[in-house]
Amino acid sequence: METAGRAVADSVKQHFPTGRVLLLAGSGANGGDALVAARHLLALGRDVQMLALPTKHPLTKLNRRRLSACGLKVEPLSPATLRRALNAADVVVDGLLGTGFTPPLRPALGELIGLLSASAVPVLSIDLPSGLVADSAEVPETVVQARRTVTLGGWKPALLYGPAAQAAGVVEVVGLRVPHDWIDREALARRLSDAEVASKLPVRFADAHKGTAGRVWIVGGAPGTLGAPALAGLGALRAGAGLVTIYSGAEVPLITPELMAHQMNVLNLGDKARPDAVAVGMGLGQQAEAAARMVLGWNIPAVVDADALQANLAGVGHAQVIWTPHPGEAARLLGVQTGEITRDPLAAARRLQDTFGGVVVLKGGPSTVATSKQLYVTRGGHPGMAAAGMGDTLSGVLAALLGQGLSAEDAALTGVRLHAKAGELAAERHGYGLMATDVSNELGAAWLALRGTLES
Ligand SMILES: NC(=O)C1=CN([C@@H]2O[C@H](COP(=O)(O)OP(=O)(O)OC[C@H]3O[C@@H](n4cnc5c(N)ncnc54)[C@H](O)[C@@H]3O)[C@@H](O)[C@H]2O)[C@@H](O)CC1
Repeated sequence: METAGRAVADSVKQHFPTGRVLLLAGSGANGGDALVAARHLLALGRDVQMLALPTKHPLTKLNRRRLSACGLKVEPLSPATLRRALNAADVVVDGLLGTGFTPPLRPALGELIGLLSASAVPVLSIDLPSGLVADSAEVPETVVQARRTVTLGGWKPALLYGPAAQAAGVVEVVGLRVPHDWIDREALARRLSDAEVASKLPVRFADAHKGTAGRVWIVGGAPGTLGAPALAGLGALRAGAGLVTIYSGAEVPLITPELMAHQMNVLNLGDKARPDAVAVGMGLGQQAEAAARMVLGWNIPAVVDADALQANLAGVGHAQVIWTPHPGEAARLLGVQTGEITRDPLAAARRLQDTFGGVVVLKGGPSTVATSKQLYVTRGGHPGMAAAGMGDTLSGVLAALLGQGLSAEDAALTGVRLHAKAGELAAERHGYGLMATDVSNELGAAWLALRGTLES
């Protein structure tokens, strides 16, 4: 609590350096953090006002006494005192509710949060904006809209996913000086640093030739959706595949001459010599399930995407398969509503992996990766990537990495980050209206940028 409160005070000092600080303490340990922060802000010579709810929490009580001993009067928190205090405040520290909140919100607290939301004074929330449920991406009706959030010990799902994350503003993570192995044991998911991702990227040796750099097949496309396999093919080339061949039931547009494309009945592909990796499903339409079943039977590294993501394929895959649903496809696979997926993407990714095996990439901002042993929340990306063809590009990237010898887990972790980084770079270059081809064309620069983190 002392570390947490001091970190909150440091953040106020840095980001709200002048003016009166109004701190609000609820009755739990979140409130205790606010009381500690008030004491440190007082020591920094700041103008501080403290409003607090009654508490029975021993540490929170102790810190209330400590603050009083420093000469600051702790005033009762009520709608009337809050209204008055907001008029004189330059920043509010929200220590009303943290991870101990269980909905539904009691009306008395709802009224306080409502007043805070209606005020124009910027809010810094402790641990998570009051009203958010730590493990849920759902945004409740009554929630504090924070300018910044100082979160303690590590990211909470609510700060990462969907609309809930938008209530948190800029998030700062503060370590709590607890042993790393305890965090690893307790954490729901891991987030790899860019350097950790970069260390897994494939590297070509001087004697490489196109046959050793990964032969990748893209099985997709039907009349009306022929761009999908073309985009996947481009993504695969830009992610370093040596040879990329598209097999499609109709004529695929040649978006780059380095791609080879064949029109054929894709269900006859079993007669050909196998590639190093295959991506199946992008724009493939009705044949997708049968094609995926055939591909999974070859027992080679594979990406199953888009139309091939069918519930009937549960139990048909193997360890070297990456399944890449977006929330709508994930809902179809699990037979639930999309809201159930977006509310708790970590739980959804776990369920998908338990059902389909291999590695699951549940796409979104951020994407979640599930292996049999571990959940990962990935980093980066750009809202501009919410556009047609981005998923096709990712499938190509993943197939290319599988084709270069990465395990399904490493291909998923590196591929998703590479794709996200390329999206960030494309957004810097193009600003608005990002297209999947823009992202593909930044994959090389993204690779270099990620590798660069290893040298620094
Ligand atoms: N666990 C740890 O190791 C640490 C926790 N810390 C803080 O402790 C917080 C968690 O503390 P607590 O478990 O005491 O919980 P909180 O302080 O988040 O909330 C508990 C209080 O909220 C009230 N409450 C719960 N549900 C409510 C509802 N539906 N409507 C109205 N009121 C409701 C409860 O009556 C209780 O008084 C974290 O968010 C963080 O700020 C920090 O002090 C750092 C260390």
